Amino acid sequence: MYDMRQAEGVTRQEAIKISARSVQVWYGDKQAIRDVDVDIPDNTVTAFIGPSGCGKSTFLRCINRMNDTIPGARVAGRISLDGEDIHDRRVDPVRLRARVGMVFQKPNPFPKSIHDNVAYGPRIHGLARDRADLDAIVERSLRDAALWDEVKDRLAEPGTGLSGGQQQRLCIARAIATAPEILLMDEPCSALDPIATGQIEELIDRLRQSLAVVIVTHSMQQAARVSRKTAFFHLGRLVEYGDTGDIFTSPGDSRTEAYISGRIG
Ligand SMILES: Nc1ncnc2c1ncn2[C@@H]1O[C@H](COP(=O)(O)OP(=O)(O)OP(=O)(O)O)[C@@H](O)[C@H]1O
Repeated sequence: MYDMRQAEGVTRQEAIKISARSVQVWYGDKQAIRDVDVDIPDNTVTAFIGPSGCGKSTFLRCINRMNDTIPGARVAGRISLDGEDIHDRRVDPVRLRARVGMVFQKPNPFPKSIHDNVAYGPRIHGLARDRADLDAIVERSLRDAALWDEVKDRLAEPGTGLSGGQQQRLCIARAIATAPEILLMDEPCSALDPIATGQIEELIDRLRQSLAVVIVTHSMQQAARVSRKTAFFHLGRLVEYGDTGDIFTSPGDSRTEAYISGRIG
């Protein structure tokens, strides 16, 4: 029998969240990204892989306009979020970054309490009606980041006092507290041990059920474990993009093949 829910599930999974066309980025005179076209689906983990310096982080930062904050950086081309141009004059970059959250390589909690780290975004964006509502957002975000049970009795203690893996989950809780539609993760596990890495990877799989995740990683094993789509960058260009299984088992481009077999990078 025709299963409508199944068909809807497939359609929803394939909905395009971010669409980039002819994206270029320069730092001063030096071009770091050339002619990148890519469609990033919703409710999916997309991995960006490639040798050091190929532009993965630079392109990731285009998606929430973080490059705007780097002196000398210039971005051209079109990037749309749900069809809306993120460079349109009416788009407020601060509001955009609440919709497109980011987690960095090194956990970077604010020098504030665990509670206030998570409450920060909802506070500045006016997302809580009152104190009880704010506390509920903090609890939900910490639960969704799989950290609540470990910190519920010490919410007033500094976030910087947590272990590295806990700090990274705190940063994820902080990022998801504004209910973003996309979460950008720039090598989120590179400073973590294998156990903490496993916890973050499990979390990524859960988070993608409610948002799109884009992860930059140097670990091909990690890309293969967590992502459904993979984009391979080389010298500022997006060389190949497709289903992760296909990229790893039958890459179409010799540069991708050389990278995944360890001959470049
Ligand atoms: N703030 C900056 N100012 C000037 N040049 C930059 C800046 N950030 C990156 N670059 C340059 O842009 C290019 C792409 O860098 P980017 O960090 O995006 O690459 P990456 O693939 O993420 O590298 P890695 O894997 O080493 O993190 C590199 O040549 C880098 O030196």
